[in-house]
Amino acid sequence: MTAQLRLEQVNLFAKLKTQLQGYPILQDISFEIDPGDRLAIIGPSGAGKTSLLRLINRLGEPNSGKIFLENQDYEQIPVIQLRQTVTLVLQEPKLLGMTVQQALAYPLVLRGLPKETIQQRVSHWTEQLRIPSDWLGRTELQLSAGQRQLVAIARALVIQPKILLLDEPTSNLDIGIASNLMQILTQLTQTHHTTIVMVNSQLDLAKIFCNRLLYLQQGCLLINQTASEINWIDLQQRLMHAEQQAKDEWN
Ligand SMILES: Nc1ncnc2c1ncn2[C@@H]1O[C@H](COP(=O)(O)OP(=O)(O)OP(=O)(O)O)[C@@H](O)[C@H]1O
Repeated sequence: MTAQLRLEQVNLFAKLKTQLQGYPILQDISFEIDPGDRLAIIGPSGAGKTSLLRLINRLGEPNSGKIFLENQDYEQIPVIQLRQTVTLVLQEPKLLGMTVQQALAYPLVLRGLPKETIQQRVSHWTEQLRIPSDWLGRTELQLSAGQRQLVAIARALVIQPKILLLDEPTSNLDIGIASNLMQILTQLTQTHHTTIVMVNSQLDLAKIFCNRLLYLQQGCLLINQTASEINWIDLQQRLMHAEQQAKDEWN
């Protein structure tokens, strides 16, 4: 089977004015994702998780290495087309002053879809994500951070991307709502075959969600395993140790 997404020896460096080549952010990253995968990306602060999501959404270019979507080189795919297929939801999404209804319809209005189709899609995805109808008239000021996060995920899904990238989607949610969201997203990969790539610092949530996990540390991919191969206790200890090390370096 052709991998849906493939990274080959990707390197990313921070650009510093004073140096020819800045310090490494991502080093020699290679992995593949299949359709319908639920991939968790884990690692201590500063490991390069968000930088990796940004490269996959083409918000940046690697300094070397290649990224392929269904065997097509990223460089050959127009950015707008790529972002319809691979959509990123940022950690603190904004609804830009729109009501929830307007925010959900907006990406479809931009694509010039007929009114009825827009209405159907919005209803479908609010239902799928269990967004109550009384949120539809609210603006972001009338939503909690967690509610905003859920609406941002729905807004990404209305365009029906093949790959959904989520950066810490549960950071503002309490544990009950967060585990509900994990269940909804898992169902989504089964019913709509959407591939989900999620950065998540909470291992217990990654555990209920993922079928594959990447562990990054200091820009290097140290673990790439299926859920059944992972030793969760070792992983927890490794993560705690790396977080502590990062804190000590900071102090
Ligand atoms: N635009 C940038 N310019 C320079 N350095 C950057 C830039 N963006 C990120 N970095 C550096 O790259 C490294 C990785 O950052 P990144 O945000 O990808 O890590 P992360 O694993 O997502 O961290 P966190 O969990 O704290 O969000 C860090 O050392 C960071 O300082």
